[in-house]
Amino acid sequence: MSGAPLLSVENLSISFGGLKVIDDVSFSLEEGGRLALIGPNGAGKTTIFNLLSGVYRQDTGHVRLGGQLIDTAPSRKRIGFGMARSFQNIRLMPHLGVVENVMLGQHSRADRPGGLLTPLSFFGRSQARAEAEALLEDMGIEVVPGQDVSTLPYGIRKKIELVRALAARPNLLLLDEPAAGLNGAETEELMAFLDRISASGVTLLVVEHDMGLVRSLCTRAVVLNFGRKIYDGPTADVQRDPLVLEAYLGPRHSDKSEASDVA
Ligand SMILES: Nc1ncnc2c1ncn2[C@@H]1O[C@H](COP(=O)(O)OP(=O)(O)OP(=O)(O)O)[C@@H](O)[C@H]1O
Repeated sequence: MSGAPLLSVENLSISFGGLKVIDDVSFSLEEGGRLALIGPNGAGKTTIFNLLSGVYRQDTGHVRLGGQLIDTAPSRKRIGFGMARSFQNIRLMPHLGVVENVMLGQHSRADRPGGLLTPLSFFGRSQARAEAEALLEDMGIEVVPGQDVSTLPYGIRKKIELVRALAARPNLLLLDEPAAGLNGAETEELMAFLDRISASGVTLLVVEHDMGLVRSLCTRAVVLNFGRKIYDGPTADVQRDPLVLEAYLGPRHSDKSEASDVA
């Protein structure tokens, strides 16, 4: 592991209609790390993801990935640089099979110049299929040939979406509320699945409201409130931090020693 962080967010700010939605936010994430980005509704978490993935362009500040400035690169290029993202709502192609959906994730890889614009040869296609099947097997997902993803349970589709993101061979995976819509058993399974992804060397940045998942998956948390960073430290201490308590519960309650409804 090199000394430099994998992801460096430096003094990012963006305004919409005169309202500063992200205000001078900085944090870094070391290679192989697992960082939670949390905060009350409207704090700016999704906006940070949109800035990191190139959906929005910041007014000021910089984003570095592996030491390289990426903040003028379009979204697809950022995937090629090693950043992948999963969305809160599943975005699989419903009438394609599992393997075909995972193959879609291979197209923006750095080793696929031209990406979607370059049709694969027959050999390239069968190699891509074999890689997708191997990745699914590695991640413990059983594939029934000919089955459309739309027929699968929500929890499985969520995992397939993550495998599709992994097909781009990212160093950094941005997870936007991965446990949203999952029941307790599915959330447990997802945690084990994310552990496996992390063990394979992928660095995780996770927006999540489920504090149980945040605590068991991430060692460190950055907390936003009204677009500003108010905490950057161990996940174990976040629910005792006075500024965090005030952000979630209001000033009257911030003298409590701990809150269970943070995040
Ligand atoms: N494109 C946009 N135009 C105008 N305002 C925006 C835009 N995107 C985000 N915002 C505003 O920025 C603020 C932060 O929104 P954001 O979705 O990033 O918060 P969040 O922390 O992800 O919230 P939640 O937990 O509810 O998903 C909100 O006030 C939102 O209305």
